[in-house]
Amino acid sequence: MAARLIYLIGPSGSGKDSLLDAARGRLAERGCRIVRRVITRSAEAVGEAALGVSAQQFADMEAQGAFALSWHANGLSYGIPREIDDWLAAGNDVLVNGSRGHLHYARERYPHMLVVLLTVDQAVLCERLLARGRESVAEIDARLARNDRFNKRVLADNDSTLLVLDNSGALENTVQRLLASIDEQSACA
Ligand SMILES: Nc1ncnc2c1ncn2[C@@H]1O[C@H](COP(=O)(O)OP(=O)(O)O)[C@@H](O)[C@H]1O
Ligand SMILES: O=P(O)(O)OC[C@H]1O[C@H](OP(=O)(O)OP(=O)(O)O)[C@H](O)[C@@H]1O
Repeated sequence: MAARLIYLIGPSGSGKDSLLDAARGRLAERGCRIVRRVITRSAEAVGEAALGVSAQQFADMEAQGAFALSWHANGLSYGIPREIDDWLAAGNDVLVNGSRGHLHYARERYPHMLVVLLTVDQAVLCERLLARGRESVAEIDARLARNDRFNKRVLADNDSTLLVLDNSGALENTVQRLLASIDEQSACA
């Protein structure tokens, strides 16, 4: 079976990084690799262990073709290193922390990718973003507004290849459902 790109999307604060961290070992057992993103966010920022670069460094990397996918959102630039294409070619599934805004372009480049949308109740999301303490209240408000717009758009597409996982409950339940879906899709392929 051909290796697949698994494109994880969902609002900032829905738990994408937490899910990746909690599932990391069990994904590795399945031969699924998780790519480390390049982000124009300071390396000290709380949260994801991404490679932090300056805006100029990011632009240089982008111009040199260092990214398989890249996008700009929330005042930041995000890049998915090109090495994911080597991993896919070698037969490894690859999970990326993606963007809903970039979904269309990602699908054009990886037509067979599995899209996993992580959702969470908007009130719970607001509490989690405040508790995480990474963004200012104004930035959190902007993310919540973006989340609302994008979720409506992605869900309105009524896409049967989209896997929706609600992460309003315990994280381990979400991990179990993600792994079960990946295993099920592998069995069907
Ligand atoms: N199922 C869950 N239950 C409770 N808290 C969670 C859950 N999933 C994530 N969180 C918390 O919510 C916050 C945002 O999660 P994070 O993984 O940083 O989200 P994202 O990567 O989507 O922005 C973090 O403080 C994290 O600990
Ligand atoms: O188009 P969207 O779906 O809104 O996504 C835009 C970006 O926002 C999220 O990152 P963010 O900087 O908020 O941090 P996170 O990755 O920890 O959520 C997400 O991972 C995307 O990179």
